[in-house]
Amino acid sequence: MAHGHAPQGPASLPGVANIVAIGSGKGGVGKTTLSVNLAVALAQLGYKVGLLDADIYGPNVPLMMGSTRQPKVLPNNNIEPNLAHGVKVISVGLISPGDKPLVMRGPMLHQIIRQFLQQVEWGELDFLLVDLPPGTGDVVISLVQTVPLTGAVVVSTPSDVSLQDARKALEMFHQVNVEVLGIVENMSHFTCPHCHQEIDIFSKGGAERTAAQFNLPFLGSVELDPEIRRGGDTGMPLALAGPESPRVAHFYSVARQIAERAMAISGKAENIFEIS
Ligand SMILES: Nc1ncnc2c1ncn2[C@@H]1O[C@H](COP(=O)(O)OP(=O)(O)OP(=O)(O)O)[C@@H](O)[C@H]1O
Repeated sequence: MAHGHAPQGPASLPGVANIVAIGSGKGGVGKTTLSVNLAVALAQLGYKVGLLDADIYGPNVPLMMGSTRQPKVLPNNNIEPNLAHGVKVISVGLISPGDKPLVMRGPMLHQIIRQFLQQVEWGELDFLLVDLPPGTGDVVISLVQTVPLTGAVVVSTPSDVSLQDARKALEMFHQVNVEVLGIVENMSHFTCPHCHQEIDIFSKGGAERTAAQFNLPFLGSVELDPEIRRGGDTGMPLALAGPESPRVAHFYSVARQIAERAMAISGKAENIFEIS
């Protein structure tokens, strides 16, 4: 039998029920902020959660999760992910810390994504969230060539510029046959702490309209909140306030919807086949 040349198709990761990518098209719209807060929210809701920082060129997950120590290499050469706020975390930023930019060619990038999926001891996970880099490129292709994705979430601010790139991200997921679970609007509006009036900074509602145009679920909006930024900069995601806190109700609502949709697609949920 011929060996060594068989094309390797995507293979699911044993023990990992759902893999959900979070993308945006445009950079700086809060994709990583959403990823860390959703990971924490899902963990607080009782799910087993992993977070893979696939933003190879600008890995911000370690800072935002407050976990910067080098992960342990196990005797079998596999990597043990760091545990932060109940979430298993892996990032290039943990392996090559500091401010040096990582210069990489395509094949190396593909290799890193594969390693992060297959050589990290994720164990049993309900959800592995993958924080994608901005743009519509190589990382997604490496990802879909390596593992079957349950679906993707697209984050956008309501500005036309951000939405234009979000549409490209939607098109890209379509091209690689990844189902989009829905769109989230970040930095939707700002509530003035003094007069309590809503200030419409990026033209609220744009992401919801785009979702309707594409016949996709709108998962909700997250407002511009200095506490969210502070949480990111201090490694204490605001979602740690818990499911009962009104200030982070938006994160929990989005997290619950993603969980439901992902489990409905994969059929992997403890109670999905329950007969009542
Ligand atoms: N809803 C929000 N309220 C306040 N600040 C926010 C909010 N969302 C994101 N930010 C802040 O905006 C900045 C950019 O966010 P973030 O790094 O999450 O974006 P990104 O889309 O992942 O960027 P990139 O993909 O280019 O790395 C961060 O400083 C973050 O704390």
